[in-house]
Amino acid sequence: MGLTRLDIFNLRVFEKSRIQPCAGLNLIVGKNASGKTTVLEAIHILATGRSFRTPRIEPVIRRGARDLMVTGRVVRHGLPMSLGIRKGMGKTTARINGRTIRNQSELARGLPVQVIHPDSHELLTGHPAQRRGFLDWGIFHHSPATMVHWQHYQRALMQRNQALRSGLSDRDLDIWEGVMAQSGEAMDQARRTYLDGLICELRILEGEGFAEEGMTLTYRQGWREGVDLRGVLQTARPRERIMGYTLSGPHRADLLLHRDGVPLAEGASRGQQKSAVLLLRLAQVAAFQKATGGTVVVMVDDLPSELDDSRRQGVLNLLRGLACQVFVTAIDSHQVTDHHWSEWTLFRVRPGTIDPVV
Ligand SMILES: Nc1ncnc2c1ncn2[C@@H]1O[C@H](COP(=O)(O)OP(=O)(O)OP(=O)(O)O)[C@@H](O)[C@H]1O
Repeated sequence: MGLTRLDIFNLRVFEKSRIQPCAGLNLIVGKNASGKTTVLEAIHILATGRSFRTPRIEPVIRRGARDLMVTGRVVRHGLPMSLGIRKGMGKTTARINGRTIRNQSELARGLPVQVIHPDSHELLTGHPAQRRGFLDWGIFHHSPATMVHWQHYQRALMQRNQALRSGLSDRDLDIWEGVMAQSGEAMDQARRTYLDGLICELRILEGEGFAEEGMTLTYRQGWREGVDLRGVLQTARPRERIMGYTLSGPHRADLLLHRDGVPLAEGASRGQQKSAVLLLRLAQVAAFQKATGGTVVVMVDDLPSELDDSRRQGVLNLLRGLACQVFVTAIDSHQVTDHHWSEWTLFRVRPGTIDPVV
């Protein structure tokens, strides 16, 4: 089902607001600067501990307040759960069912979310880290044990970089390289397996007749193909001692996205890029639902912008077909007309308030 209640306190324009979303389409409309995106931001903070608009919390806290709080009721696999997070300057407290949790990733397991916002084209045009993050969202949810390998890898990578910079012996490097090779290759394998499943889901969604078809996804592993990572790290030592950091490994991987042999970052229009990102994210949702039997909350900020009528309708058809809980924002409800949802709720936002339209 997803989110059944959301309470927002001291988050940007909202001092205290509550909504009770439905399980289907939740359409949030309102004028510019009324607070539509802020509602999605609140859900994202509840689900991940952070905003998708800024890495800093100060601008998100309502002016004059000391901290913000978001709480929610969630139904997962038929069981009710309560989630809550309070964030102030330098201090975060998160709770699940009243119990304080140490790791915010527990929130993400309780409320998996995907958000598509006006800067989402950066998945195609931005730094490879964005595309690694895209793949690793899947690893986090599909293969949690692999995330332990990833933590080991990152710790060993940091130690190796320090050892390179401080001129420690090859024997010291051996230790960290052993850990990096073992855990890095496990991560690499998990990414490849996840990507295979994702491509299958992408082809199924493309078959629904959505405009952006024929995308190719190719994983680049971050070190020379066909060579074992340990050997690469050993060979690179002299050069990397000068550079002071590690040049190869799964932390340098990328996902290459093309259509007709042309990178989507270069050859596609903004509308095509937005559609492509939507398709990729929805393929992730489909893969998640198939693998876990759970559901994802999908948020699309300003759905109508940059999309023509047929693409808008295509996105809504795909969302409806996935049977996930959806939050969409738009200036006007006429921009998102789809009467085929069995459950849908319209919310109108005015600065500081959000109300269902009955
Ligand atoms: N820290 C803050 N404290 C109080 N109000 C804030 C704070 N940060 C932003 N705001 C206000 O919150 C509102 C932000 O709204 P938001 O960006 O969610 O609007 P929106 O409805 O999505 O707009 P648009 O349609 O233009 O994208 C603006 O009115 C802004 O002035």
